[in-house]
Amino acid sequence: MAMKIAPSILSADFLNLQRDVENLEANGADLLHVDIMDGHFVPNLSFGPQTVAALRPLTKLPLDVHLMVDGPEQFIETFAKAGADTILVHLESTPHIYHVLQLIQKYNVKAGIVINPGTPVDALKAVLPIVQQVLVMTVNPGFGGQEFLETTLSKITHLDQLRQVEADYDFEIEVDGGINDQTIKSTADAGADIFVAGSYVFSANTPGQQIQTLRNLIE
Ligand SMILES: O=C(CO)[C@H](O)[C@H](O)COP(=O)(O)O
Ligand SMILES: [Fe+2]
Repeated sequence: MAMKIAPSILSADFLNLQRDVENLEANGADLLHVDIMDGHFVPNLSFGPQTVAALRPLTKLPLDVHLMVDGPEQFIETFAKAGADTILVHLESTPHIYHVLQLIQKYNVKAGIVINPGTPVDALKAVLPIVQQVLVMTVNPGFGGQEFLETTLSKITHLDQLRQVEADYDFEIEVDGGINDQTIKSTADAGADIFVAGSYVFSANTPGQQIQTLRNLIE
């Protein structure tokens, strides 16, 4: 599978979001990762659907919308109509996860499931046949700039093994949190295909070079 770099705009300059997004698109980003936080599911606030809608006409890049909200079912229609290409929901955020994933697909949007560092892959069994992406959080959700958790690597390996033996599994494996030039290779070796990176990409004035450095380490 082609490796994809997905810069997270959580670390962009919010007053110059258009400039930053155009820069990412011109410099090799494959997806734009948009972190939505509600101050309940995670102890932080970030963007809402208006930001997704504002980004939509600015870029051809697929918008990878990571919902860190309680009760995601009430927001699916809004984010789908705002222009999300993938909507990722946390298993831990709702008792109705199967329904939410079906709802996402009803809007012709790719459905992604997300697990926190403390949630095992076994808990995903019932939904793996109906998702297009599985996002393994490699930090506790809520903030950019945290340290990568090594214990999450075995979950990536487990998911990669499962999709090789189960004919009805057809999902990409995504990693999010603490991805940088020191950590990306271990996640790629474990089987990840989509790499979210926020603080690393924006830590230099040249996001394009940071993206290229990450790509060179995994291709
Ligand atoms: O979902 C997230 C945090 O909950 C972000 O996507 C993630 O943290 C990216 O930031 P960084 O690369 O700086 O860790
Ligand atoms: Fe994220």
